[in-house]
Amino acid sequence: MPHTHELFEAASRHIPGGVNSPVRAFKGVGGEPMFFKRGEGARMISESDRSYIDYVGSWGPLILGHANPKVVRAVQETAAQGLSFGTPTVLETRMADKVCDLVPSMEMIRMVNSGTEATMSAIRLARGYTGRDKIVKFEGNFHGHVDSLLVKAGSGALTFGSPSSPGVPASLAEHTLTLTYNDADGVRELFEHMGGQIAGIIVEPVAGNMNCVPPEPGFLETLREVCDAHGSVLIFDEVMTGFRVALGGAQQRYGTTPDLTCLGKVVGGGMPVGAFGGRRAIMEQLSPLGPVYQAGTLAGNPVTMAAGLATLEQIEEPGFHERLENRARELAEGLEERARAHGIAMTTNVVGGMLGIFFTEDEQVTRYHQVVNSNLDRFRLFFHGMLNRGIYLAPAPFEACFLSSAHGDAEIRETLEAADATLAELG
Ligand SMILES: N[C@H](C=O)CCC(=O)O
Repeated sequence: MPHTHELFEAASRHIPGGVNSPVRAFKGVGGEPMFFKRGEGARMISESDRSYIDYVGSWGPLILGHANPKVVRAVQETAAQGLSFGTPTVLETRMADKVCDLVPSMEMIRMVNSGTEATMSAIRLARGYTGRDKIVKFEGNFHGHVDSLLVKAGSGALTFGSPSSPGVPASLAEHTLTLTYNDADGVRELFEHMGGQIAGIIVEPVAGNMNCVPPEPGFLETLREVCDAHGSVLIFDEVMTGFRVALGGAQQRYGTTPDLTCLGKVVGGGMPVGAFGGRRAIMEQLSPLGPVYQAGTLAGNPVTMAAGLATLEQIEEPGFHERLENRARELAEGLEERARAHGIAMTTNVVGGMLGIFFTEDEQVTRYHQVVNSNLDRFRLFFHGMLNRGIYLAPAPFEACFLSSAHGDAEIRETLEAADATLAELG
């Protein structure tokens, strides 16, 4: 059986850092990344044949757990008919109808291949529609590795100490205005001065790339208000929250309607995917109807559509999201209780099937500075203690934990036992 260290060395020969996406490296927690070969429900099996309870879920898409039988069957049957045609397919129409039905603010939709493509295209569309260049984003929000949006970003960019990436031309970055997430006053103030120049606001309605930070009451409403008042486009990046925090996403949960929505992750059922859509008047500016160009050879790929549809059909079942959130709350409460018992300061945030764990004295975490000032050393120790006990958390301190419908009583119990032993060590 190959040793993980040898696998990592082999991977590192031709892959920068041995990984195809930086957060997979264990740089944020120390050590070397693990290699997995199989997933079953809530568990993943490593190359060294050890089973782990997985709270990463491929960074969000696997809301039904690993290798969900209906999703796997849909993929197999569709792949057997051909992998890609580069023509319209009926599956794309079915997907468009389904998403627009579940997310009513999306009157039209275009499929792409990643969340990054979705946010990049939505930004271009907002600029093309308004004829303005400036966009507003929030510090610690992450919208993929789009040039204009790799400014004060969250996720791996924050973990690795380069929230504003070299390689983004200053002349481009100067059009990105960055504000503090959940600071409604800051948003109003900026729009009073510059509203007429701002093409749009892009926001993660729940900040899942600075762990898991929900919007404060009134914050999303303020974004809607200023965009309406100044003719700017409100873009919700629901790549993480779409179909996860409610069937209709964060916009349904919090009751604020964006002009454009970006999707990814769950909508592809574990296959590479992205999508953006929204108000018809804006979407009709897209080529071939309008002048804003956007394209993709493999966009709307049939195998991806089949996996996504098989996923959406299952999560539509009444009570699905309530059950998922109850599980996440059970876990969060259990963690806090055990932390208290061992004298460790810990706060959790739960939104739907997303869970954020913060080692902090603060009773509530709602702001960026609280996230980055939480005790990251303690997180690292907690991460490794849990890993040693068979629990795979995100190997990066600013990433949320994701639960799936496959996480049952046994998994929660095992996770809490591991947490108890780990927190006892830390205490
Ligand atoms: N938080 C990131 C995306 O949502 C994690 C995935 C990645 O960067 O590979």
